[in-house]
Amino acid sequence: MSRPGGPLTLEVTAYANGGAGIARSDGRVVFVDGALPGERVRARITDDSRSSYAKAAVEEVLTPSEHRVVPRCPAAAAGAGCCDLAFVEPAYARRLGADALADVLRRIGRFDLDELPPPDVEPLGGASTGWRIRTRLAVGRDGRAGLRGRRSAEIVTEPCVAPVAGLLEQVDGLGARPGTEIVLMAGTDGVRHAGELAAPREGDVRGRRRGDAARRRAQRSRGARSAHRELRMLVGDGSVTHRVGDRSWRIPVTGFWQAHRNAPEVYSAAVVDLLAEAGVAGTVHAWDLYGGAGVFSAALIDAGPSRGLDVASVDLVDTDPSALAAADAVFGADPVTTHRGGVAETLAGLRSPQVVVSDPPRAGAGLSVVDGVAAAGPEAVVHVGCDAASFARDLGRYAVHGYRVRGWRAFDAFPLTHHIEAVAVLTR
Ligand SMILES: C[S@@+](CC[C@H](N)C(=O)[O-])C[C@H]1O[C@@H](n2cnc3c(N)ncnc32)[C@H](O)[C@@H]1O
Repeated sequence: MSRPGGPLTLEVTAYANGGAGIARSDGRVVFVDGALPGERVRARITDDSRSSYAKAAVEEVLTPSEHRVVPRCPAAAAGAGCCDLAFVEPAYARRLGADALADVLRRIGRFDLDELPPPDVEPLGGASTGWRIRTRLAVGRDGRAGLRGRRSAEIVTEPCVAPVAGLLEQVDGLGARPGTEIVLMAGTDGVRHAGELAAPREGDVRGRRRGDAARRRAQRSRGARSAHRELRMLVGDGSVTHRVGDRSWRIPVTGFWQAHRNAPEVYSAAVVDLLAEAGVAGTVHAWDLYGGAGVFSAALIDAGPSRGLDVASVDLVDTDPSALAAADAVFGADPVTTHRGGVAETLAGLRSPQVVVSDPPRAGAGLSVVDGVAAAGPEAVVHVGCDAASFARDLGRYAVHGYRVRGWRAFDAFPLTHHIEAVAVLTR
């Protein structure tokens, strides 16, 4: 391979989970950001630190794919880490996402996809722009707010097309101080909330630099990640209203809520439909793991009966106290018991369920949690994942315990990006 950093001409033959095109140079795989299968590109090596593969970024497209379009997101075009597939036709991006999911289901999950065809990636409804209800912006030394760069700490002030209309309106005039972050969330009532999060303290920054384990811990809970940082509200009172079906939640502006405006409705329906299609019915005790404020608990209780599922009780587990407080406020007399703690540490103390819904963060549930769930012997598990590789790994582990996938779906939950969301139902 030519010297690190030197430009290469590459033929891109495939697409990798993670959004890069795949090419080869001197017998080595090169993951090329910003390139599509079938393209010939000139690329610059951005990471040459491994012997088995290198990473590169497109400098010039010599032969474009017929699916390449004029980039739709000014922020991404200026280097922000937001809409990494803004240069791809959305329908083709969904096909690439489905292929990447199939690839990891085969390689990591060890699924035989001749027996069980992989899911297509379905749109979540609405346009591929104006879907994101929450975002975080960094405030630069000049007081201007923007997204972080994809490959740098640079702050990109060009607008991103993902946020819902009005979310980013006049962000530079909100009074946030240099060095802080602005956290923004819009409710289903159309009200925007924006707060200034003080810069992390020195110790927190050191903690995050310590490595992957520290980073994973820091990522565990959005609420926990922001908890030690002073929040000063700039717009709204910071308690955001989200409505799903007949219920309304109040979620802190720093808390977790699905990013796509349609996601809670669509995923709730998918969870209940998949259980019904797998023939799961009768009176059950359920676990809602990584349950947040309880959107899936509500789906089971409210929509289950029309599909023959009578949810007598739910144990909801999450680490985020603010999410659990929101759940407690919503469920009132409903038979939902919230448990604060890590799923791995909490499972053993819970009554065995017939149905489990599990919706872990990007890193997935992991082998020991899957082992713990399987040991509790539920009749059915609905597993939700926002990272294709960890979703495939977790499902593969359920298979080791005799659970079989009875149905699965995938959603274009983060349009114009390579990310997808997948849901599967498994029974023993
Ligand atoms: C993808 S969100 C899903 C939330 C909820 N199911 C929803 O759709 O709104 C993941 C949730 O897992 C929680 N979480 C992260 N790590 C956890 C852990 N180890 N144990 C329990 N909950 C965890 C986060 O606080 C967050 O609420």
